[in-house]
Order: sequence, then structure tokens, then C-alpha cells
Amino acid sequence: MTGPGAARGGADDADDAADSEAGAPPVVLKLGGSLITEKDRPETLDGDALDAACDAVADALAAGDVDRLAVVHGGGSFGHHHASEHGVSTTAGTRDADAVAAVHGAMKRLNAHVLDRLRERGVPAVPVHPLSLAARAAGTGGDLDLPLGSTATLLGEGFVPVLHGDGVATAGDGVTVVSGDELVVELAAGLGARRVGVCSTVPGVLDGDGDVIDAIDEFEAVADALGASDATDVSGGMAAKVRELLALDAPAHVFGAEGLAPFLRGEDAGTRID
Ligand SMILES: Nc1ncnc2c1ncn2[C@@H]1O[C@H](COP(=O)(O)OP(=O)(O)OP(=O)(O)O)[C@@H](O)[C@H]1O
Ligand SMILES: C=C(C)CCOP(=O)(O)O
Repeated sequence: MTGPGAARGGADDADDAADSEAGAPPVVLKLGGSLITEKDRPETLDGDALDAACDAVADALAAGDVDRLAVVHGGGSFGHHHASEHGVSTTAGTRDADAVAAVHGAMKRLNAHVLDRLRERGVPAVPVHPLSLAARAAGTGGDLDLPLGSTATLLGEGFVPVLHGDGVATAGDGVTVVSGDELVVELAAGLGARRVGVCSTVPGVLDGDGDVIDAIDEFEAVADALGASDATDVSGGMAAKVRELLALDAPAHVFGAEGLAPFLRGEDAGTRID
């Protein structure tokens, strides 16, 4: 596979861009920070896991199993470590520009690793940085505004946009954290995603006995089994993930590394949430 420029010369007027956006519904995939980094060691990649995930993505695109794909990755030991050090979370903001630079800088470093490894495999991956695009309304859990024009147009032009958890301008609070899970929900709803996949270190959402729950359609039924993350995590771990995915129209799956290739082939993997 080569870059998208081989297929199209690039849109140079608004009609072209609009045509490009009106394509097949994309698949939205989150690569969890706990999968692609060593979450307990600051700014440490799990290179083998990232390679395996990038192989699966490249293979699925090359085989035509997935036509349009938007990728989001989490923070792992890059974003969460700095956010926690500066006391910033999805609800606690900062007005310290150095803190914002630390969190955003770490996420851009992780994003660069993800992009490099995807592009090495022929995936036309390009960055979309939420801090430059998004805003959160005032109040705890304030609505997230994520303009999707750039992502939709990139998809239409044959690219694979790669977003990431990041800092986000927040009315009345400075800058808070936007999690990759929130971005997945915004992308899936705004782009009319076909399917949503969340790939993490666990094989699915686990019940009280540690077994994978096949399907979840209401939060209360599984609330007791859902904890936060094992590692430093400022955005709520598995409980927040399930809550957000339940709000989607598109079917979502939560799975581990072994579920990624089947998910991308269109099969069920891990826990189905709808
Ligand atoms: N019932 C549960 N089933 C599965 N995982 C659970 C459950 N309760 C808590 N967890 C925790 O949730 C973690 C997955 O959420 P986490 O947010 O850490 O993953 P991630 O999305 O890969 O990371 P990041 O937020 O850095 O992107 C698991 O590693 C596990 O520790
Ligand atoms: C901590 C930061 C900046 C990113 C949070 O994104 P997540 O890992 O998807 O929860």
C-alpha cells in the first residue's frame, strides 16, 4: 500500500472535500495506552505490542477488510504520568502553561511513535492533535466540542487520521484532559462509524470471577465489576469506557491484543457493547 496521493491528487476546492467526506462509514479504533506503553514506567513504549497492533492494522487495510479507519490512542505512561504529576485530569484543570506543554508534549511524542510504526508498514497515517481543535464547556463533565472537518476530509482523501488523548481547553477550568475514550465516542457519533473497537490489555470487560462478559447493554448490570485502571490513569479506566461506549449507536467491542485482527476482519471480539 502506498500513500493516498497515489489514488487521488488531493482536493483543492470545497466540492471535492464534501464529496470525499460522503464515503462509507469508517471504523473507529482505539489503541489503549495500557496496550502500547508500559503504563507503570514513565514514557516507556511497549514496542512489541505496538508493532503487533500496527501489523494487524496494516494487514486489514491491505486485505480490504477495512476501507476507512480512524485511529485514536490513549495516554499510557506518556500522558497519564505527566497529567498526574501536574494534578490534571478530565475534571481537574490547570492554568499552568508548563503543565499543558508537559502533557501535550508527551502525547505528541507517543503519537509520533504510533505514526512512524504505522507508516513503516505502508499505512497512510497522519496526526490530528485534539488540543488544537477541541473545547470543553464549563462544569463537571461539560460537553466536548470536537470539530470533525479535518478528520472527515482526511478520511475522504484516503488517509488514516490518528488522534490521541490530550489536553483540552475548558471553559472556567483552563485545560483539562480529554481521554481517548471520549474522542472515540465523538468520532463514532460525528462520523457515523460502522463499528468501534477498543483494544486494551484485558481480553474484554471482566465479570466478578474474571471471565469475559460477552455483551453489555446496560451499565447497572455490570457496574459492580467495573473498576478504575490498575495503573496511573486520570480518565476513569474501564467504568468510564463502558459508560461512554454504551451511549453510542454503533456497536462497540472491548478486547485485548488477540482480538484486534478478528475485530478488523469484522468478527466479534471480546465484549460487545451496544
Ligand atoms: N471489570 C473490568 N474488566 C476489565 N478491565 C477492568 C475492569 N475493571 C477495571 N479494569 C481495568 O481497566 C484497565 C483498562 O482500562 P485503561 O483505561 O487502563 O486501559 P487503556 O484504555 O488501554 O489505557 P489508556 O487510558 O492509557 O488509554 C485494565 O487494565 C484493568 O486494570
Ligand atoms: C492523560 C492523557 C493526556 C490522555 C488520556 O487519554 P486516555 O489514556 O485514553 O484516557
